[in-house]
Amino acid sequence: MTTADPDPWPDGSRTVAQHAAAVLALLDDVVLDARTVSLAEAGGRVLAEDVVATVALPPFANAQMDGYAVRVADLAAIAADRAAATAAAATAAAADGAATGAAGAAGTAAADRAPADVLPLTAAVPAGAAPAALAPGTAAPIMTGAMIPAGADAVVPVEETDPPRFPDWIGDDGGVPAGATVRFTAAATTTTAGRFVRPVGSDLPRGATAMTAGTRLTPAAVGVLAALGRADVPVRRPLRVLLYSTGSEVVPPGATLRPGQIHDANSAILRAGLTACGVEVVTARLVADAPTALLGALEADARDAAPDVVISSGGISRGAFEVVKQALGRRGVGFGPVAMQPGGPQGAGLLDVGGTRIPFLAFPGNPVSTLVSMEMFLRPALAARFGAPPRPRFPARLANPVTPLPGREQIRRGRLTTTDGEPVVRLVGGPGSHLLHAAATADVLVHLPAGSGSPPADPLPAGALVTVTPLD
Ligand SMILES: Nc1nc2c(c(=O)[nH]1)N[C@H]1C(S)=C(S)[C@@H](COP(=O)(O)OP(=O)(O)OC[C@H]3O[C@@H](n4cnc5c(N)ncnc54)[C@H](O)[C@@H]3O)O[C@H]1N2
Ligand code: MOO
Repeated sequence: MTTADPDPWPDGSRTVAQHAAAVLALLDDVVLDARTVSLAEAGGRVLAEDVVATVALPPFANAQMDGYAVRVADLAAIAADRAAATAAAATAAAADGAATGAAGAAGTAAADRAPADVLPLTAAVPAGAAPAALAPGTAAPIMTGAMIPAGADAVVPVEETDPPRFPDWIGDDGGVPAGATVRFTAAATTTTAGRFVRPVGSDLPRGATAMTAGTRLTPAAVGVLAALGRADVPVRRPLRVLLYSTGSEVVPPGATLRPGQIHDANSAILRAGLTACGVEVVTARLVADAPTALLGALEADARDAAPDVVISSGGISRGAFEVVKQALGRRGVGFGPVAMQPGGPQGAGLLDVGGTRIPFLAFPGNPVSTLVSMEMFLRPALAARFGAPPRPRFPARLANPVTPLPGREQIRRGRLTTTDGEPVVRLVGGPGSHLLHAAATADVLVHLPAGSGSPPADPLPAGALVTVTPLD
């Protein structure tokens, strides 16, 4: 840091909100340029340009059900004719009630109207066909997704025909047998125009903006691009991140532990979390408690791996071997407390390395502290700047009483249930930041506000509302 540079940690103790804002500001100058990728690689990426619909979705009016394409006027005529037949039969029955042997005459009157009760069939319309127009007074067997013939204005599902199935000849190549007809149920004859028809453009009209630059490509969004016929798409390149896990006691998973050693959990935590945010971890290293080793690695990695951001864990509190603090404290990175537990010690700044300035975040070494730091500071910034999936926050009631920390927000881990339709959270594990296994059984972070009252702070009773953030 030159004398002209501002103090990278001017605030003494920061609030959570102040540190979150500082982390966000660190990313201000990071620009992720655009590249075109195939649709197969586009999931989870962020769109670099607006996409305009060059076709409508759906591209043509089509059937929503397997059934019969009809003109509703024809069904209305059938309904009217049946009503007339029923009335005539009732009148005849009343008249014949006085005279013996009249039942047969009434039956004959109803039978006289039978031909108006059905519609002659035309050729079936399978999905993928371009059908001829539907002639008035006919019905066309039609399959889900098939194009509605011109002139048809509704589809009657096959279940509303009598019998409720397609005739066997459909699917044969022999055409429509002479005299083939369909009989509709009473329910079918009340069909209104548009029933079971999916109009052209009803999902997205042609020429509309389908999605705007900055949209994260979820499975549904990638599906829309495919439906629009896009084989490739311009997206932002992923953020490139360099990870350092520090500490002479830390060895990689797979290594046999010698006395005093532990396996590196933080690289795994950060890599998994960052990958879910669409970030590319370009290099991940273990660095011993030796400032010269850290500086040497940084010089080489900044040159060779071109990271956008560097994230370290460990080596930032008040010990005698705080490698990150000792190596970087005079290079643009500030260190100080944030009023939060876990994750109280933090470091952040624009690291001066090899003549360039790279956003640097230093997380505390305890694994739950690293996890919570990522969720509280890094993920929200990645969501705001680069379209990473944001985490919602919502209220839940505490299942048990808990005493918060005076003057500091506490981020506990919990499991969410529902009681009487309301979210209720039960804490799992204690507050200790080494309790990683307990944290892995949690499905939410539980935000306990700084407690009031002189230490110990006043307890929050069971049933008190707190904010939770779902984890995955
Ligand atoms: N005198 C004080 N001591 C400590 C304070 C303090 O205010 N005064 N703060 C405590 C808090 S809170 C935290 S959090 C830690 C932060 O310390 P560091 O960031 O310097 O982290 P380390 O000392 O290197 O490690 C802490 C802890 O975590 C383990 N660790 C480190 N890296 C990994 C890894 N990659 N995977 C798994 N576990 C890791 C390490 O072995 C230590 O047990 O400082 C407190 N002390
Ligand atoms: O703040 Mo430390 O992260 O509690 O354990």
